[in-house]
Amino acid sequence: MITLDNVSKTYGSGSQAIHALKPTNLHVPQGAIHGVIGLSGAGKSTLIRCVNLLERPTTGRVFVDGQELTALDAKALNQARHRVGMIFQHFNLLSSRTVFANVALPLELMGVAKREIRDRVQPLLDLTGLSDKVDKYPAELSGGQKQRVAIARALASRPKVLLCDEATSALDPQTTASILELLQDINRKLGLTILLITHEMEVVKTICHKVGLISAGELVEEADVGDFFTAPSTRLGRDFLNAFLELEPPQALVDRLEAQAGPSTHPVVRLTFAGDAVATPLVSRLARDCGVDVSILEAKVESIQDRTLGLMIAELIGSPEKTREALDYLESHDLQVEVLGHVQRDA
Ligand SMILES: Nc1ncnc2c1ncn2[C@@H]1O[C@H](COP(=O)(O)OP(=O)(O)OP(=O)(O)O)[C@@H](O)[C@H]1O
Repeated sequence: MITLDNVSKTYGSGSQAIHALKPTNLHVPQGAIHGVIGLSGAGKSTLIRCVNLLERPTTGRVFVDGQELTALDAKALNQARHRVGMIFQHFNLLSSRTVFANVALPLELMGVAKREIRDRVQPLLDLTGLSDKVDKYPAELSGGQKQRVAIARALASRPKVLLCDEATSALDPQTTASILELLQDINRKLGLTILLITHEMEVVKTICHKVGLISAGELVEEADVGDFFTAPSTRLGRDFLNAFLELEPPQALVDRLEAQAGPSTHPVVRLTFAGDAVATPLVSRLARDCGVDVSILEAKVESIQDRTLGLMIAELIGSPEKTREALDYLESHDLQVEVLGHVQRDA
């Protein structure tokens, strides 16, 4: 439904050039909810704004619903944009217009007759839970209600695609959850394809099917959400995951960690396990099969959509040979094993 073929964006030129988006390929199939996550300045907004040509790409081609937007003249592009709705972090509503009139605006601009506008706007207000706010002005609404108006407005032209530019970043967690639920509802009911950018793992976890990770203008990783949350393949992906899961070793332990193993040190490991490994009694197996004691420093279990993810930070206590054997054992059992460092054991 959305295809970016070698799309890049450079702002400025010469020594001032900023390569905000390096040549990028992306495909979002019909009906998918696709997230792009990245740190501030990574190029997320540039990428999503290239999809509807709010930013004209420096190179490459953009296709939406089989039509190449980058090949259209201004008039045809204007028409094609009706099939691409967009919502923003700060809602971008017109303060002088009521809820109804905000939602009606794109239809007025398209020249739709007044009666048809009424017939089309009311169901959108029902769908977005705004039936009792028809005559209110944006200033009288909460942030979540404003975003609902923006969503209804984006849907007015019956788009095939909805672009969400940090749509929940200005909202509190509870309101975020209700807006994500609405987006999911729209995706299911209308079969709308959604491309969203965010810096929040929670958003990706809650509604996305697939996610891309962008860093310095480059999509460095792309995966199904379940895979990304259980086995990210890049260092940055692991950093995002660990920050989200808040599974960092306690500072007192970090202060004691040594990079190299010594004659009387023990490895401290971060274990991430999914699938069958979650149900395996690992700690007792390590003790029984490898002769290594496990001191658990932190542990938690998370549900990621239909998957379960187990996490643990633990010290493996035993001779160097035994702890090596234990690490091999863990690695052969479909676990992500990261040695964080080594600690001296007192006595
Ligand atoms: N209009 C512009 N002119 C010049 N440079 C720009 C412009 N827009 C963005 N940039 C630069 O391009 C890079 C990517 O910016 P972009 O806004 O796409 O990142 P982002 O991931 O969306 O960041 P944030 O989450 O902070 O909004 C940054 O270095 C930014 O300063």
